Amino acid sequence: MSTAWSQFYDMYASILKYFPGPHTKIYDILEDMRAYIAKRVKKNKETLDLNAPRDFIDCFLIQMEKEKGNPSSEFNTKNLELTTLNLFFAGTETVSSTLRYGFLFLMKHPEVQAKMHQEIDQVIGQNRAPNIEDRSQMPYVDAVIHEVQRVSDLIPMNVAHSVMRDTEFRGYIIPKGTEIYPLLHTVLFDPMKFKSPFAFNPENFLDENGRFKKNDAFMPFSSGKRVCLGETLARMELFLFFTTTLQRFRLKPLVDPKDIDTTPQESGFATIPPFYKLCIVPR
Ligand code: HEM
Repeated sequence: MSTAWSQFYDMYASILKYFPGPHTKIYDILEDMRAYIAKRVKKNKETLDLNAPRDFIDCFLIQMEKEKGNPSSEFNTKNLELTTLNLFFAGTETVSSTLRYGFLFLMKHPEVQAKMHQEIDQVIGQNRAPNIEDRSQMPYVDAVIHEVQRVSDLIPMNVAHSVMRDTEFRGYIIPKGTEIYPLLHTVLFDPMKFKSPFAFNPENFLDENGRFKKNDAFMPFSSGKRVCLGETLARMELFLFFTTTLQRFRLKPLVDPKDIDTTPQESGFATIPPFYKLCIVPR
């Protein structure tokens, strides 16, 4: 989805969809995923207990049951399959790519990794698993994770939106219905908002006393009404994955840290980190 070819297709889909080529593959992949979800929905239906929902699919099925007399209800099987697919899609690659980028930055900056180890040892220690309440006591780890997300720049152009009415913006009229891309990249790298916008530097999120410093320009999840639905979940996952991994392990590169190249493998719809090898050494 992030290759130059996909972006080209995205721009000219109305014509290119009539031609054969690699761009048609994504529809086959999505159809396979939808078929997998349809199977799962069927299994949930067969074992559903209205009084004990087990997951999102069960909750949706229960709502479908409640609204079954309403012909205009949005709670139907098609929407169940597509919403589950959407959550699956939006919730997996995003967090895993951020983790992959994060591990790479930590190998390139061993001094940052060492400070994270130190804070984890002080606050959590080695005798219990990290939990989300620890985050408020760990400004350095929190700052590193923010910096990983800022520099990873996962969805640089955001997803397409469209204006719902004629809109004036900086002296230009954008007519109703125009597709717009509210760029996140320029905000995340804004030199007016970050002291080292183009470097990987957790100090971007720390004050002079080492306390976590919020920054309004931190918006990898976008903002406004359509802000990422999974923001809280993603932030919890990132904290728990990073701390749990670093509590037990040291990430060691196979090359000299200064030779690590962090240039993305692709940068289109999403920023895809380069492939790399690492050693995970028990501490
Ligand atoms: C590092 C992790 C993630 C990043 C950087 C991220 C980023 C984004 C961005 C930029 C958008 C577009 C917002 C807009 O339209 O302005 C979005 C939308 C969305 N995200 Fe995430 N996301 C992440 C993780 C997740 C997770 C874990 C889930 C769910 C389990 C999720 C579910 C969604 C959904 C459902 C939408 C569409 C919301 C809507 O249109 O109302 N995301 N995300």
